[in-house]
Amino acid sequence: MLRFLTAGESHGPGLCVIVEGLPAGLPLEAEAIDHQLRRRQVGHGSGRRMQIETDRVEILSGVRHGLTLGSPVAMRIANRDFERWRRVMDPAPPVGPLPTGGDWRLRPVTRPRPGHADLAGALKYDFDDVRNVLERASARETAARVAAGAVARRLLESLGISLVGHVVAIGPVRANPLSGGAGVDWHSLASQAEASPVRCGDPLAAEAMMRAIDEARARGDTLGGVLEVVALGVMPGLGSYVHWDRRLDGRLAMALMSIPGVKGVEIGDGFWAATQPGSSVHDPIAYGDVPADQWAADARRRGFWRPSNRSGGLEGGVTTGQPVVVRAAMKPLSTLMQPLGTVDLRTREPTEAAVERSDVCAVPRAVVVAEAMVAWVLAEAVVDKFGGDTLEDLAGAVEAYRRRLARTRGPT
Ligand SMILES: Cc1cc2nc3c(=O)[nH]c(=O)nc-3n(C[C@H](O)[C@H](O)[C@H](O)COP(=O)(O)O)c2cc1C
Ligand SMILES: C=C(O[C@@H]1CC(C(=O)O)=C[C@@H](OP(=O)(O)O)[C@H]1O)C(=O)O
Repeated sequence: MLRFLTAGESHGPGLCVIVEGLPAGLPLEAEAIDHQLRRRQVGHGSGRRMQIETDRVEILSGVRHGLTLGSPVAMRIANRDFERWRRVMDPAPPVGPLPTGGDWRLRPVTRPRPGHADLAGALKYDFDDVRNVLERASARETAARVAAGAVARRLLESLGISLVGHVVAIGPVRANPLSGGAGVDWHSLASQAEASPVRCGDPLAAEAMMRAIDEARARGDTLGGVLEVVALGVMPGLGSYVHWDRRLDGRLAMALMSIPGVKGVEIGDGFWAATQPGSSVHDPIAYGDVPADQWAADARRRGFWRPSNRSGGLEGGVTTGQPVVVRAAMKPLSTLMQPLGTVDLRTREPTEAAVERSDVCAVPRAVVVAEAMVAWVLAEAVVDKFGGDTLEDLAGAVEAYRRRLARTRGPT
């Protein structure tokens, strides 16, 4: 079983993540993780915090001379901003009362922001200072998830599975529809998206998205959007229809929905499919030469395949061997420079919500978080299905499965 835990507050000393259940012998270097951490930090619409941080991972355990040992991999990412917040966020008890004047950071936050976890968290944990909530509710935590996802990605890559992600919409601006159908060149779409400041592979839409973000910033407002993640080279048979919590569609939905700000998840044609008759939604089954973007069991690449991929590579909670296509809808960020009305926790008087330094739109950065979560769920499913204490055992089990599919489902 593969699992991970994260810890850390946004302005505390740093974030930690422990990844447990990896096979021994997986090549893993900090640079591969740092690459994903850097990607998570860039995107038009980011606030000033991303200029302060330079996220780098320190691997504390579970890896020796670049190879995993099978023991838990513990990693730490420092918060550079902690230097400014040391007095506010110091885990040690203060010596004497904290001064309340002067540094604004020391003042309790008592005006909960609608849309963030502020009020719900303060009620739940009985806090008078919303800082105790927002520090952990902050999406700063997603840096730790990206580190765990980068490890998962390494495992998947060693089995020929890769992931790409891109922005489909920001606010009302949508990219030219590119998803769903088979035959999309995902790698070139992703490299175009990667070169775009909003991580969108459609250059015209990307321009309009940047304008929309700039306009929202000028108005003191924020924007959400839709992102898409595609996993390529996924073998059929991951997940299962036999029990609700083994369905891979459900596990992917939970992983994506858990990203702060995500309010909707689609698999394949998702909500659009609900508006169409079955005859134009399901993917007919073919047999013969399998296109390169789909998984084929035998060396000659003959087998079952689909000319379309409206299912997003999942039927009955099980992968079909087609690209896995998932989308997440992110709401606009809750911290507004032109704040909404709220009520002060202490006085109960109506007032305006607290204003903190904030991103204007985080959808381009959330793409990297979503890739990490999808990588994690797929790696979990791979480890569940194929097991193995070493990478060699795991790869051997995948190879045996491939041979079994070729033997029993290959050319007749
Ligand atoms: C990468 C990323 C960056 C974010 N940055 C901000 C931000 O700067 N300001 C903000 O108010 N919310 C930000 N959010 C969203 C909040 O964390 C989120 O709105 C909050 O947790 C409440 O969302 P929920 O109702 O989905 O939990 C960000 C989310 C992500 C994924
Ligand atoms: C720190 C990150 O994102 C933060 C997520 C966030 C929120 O409310 O979720 C609020 C902002 O934090 P700050 O108030 O320190 O500027 C973002 O910068 C990060 O992604 O690493």
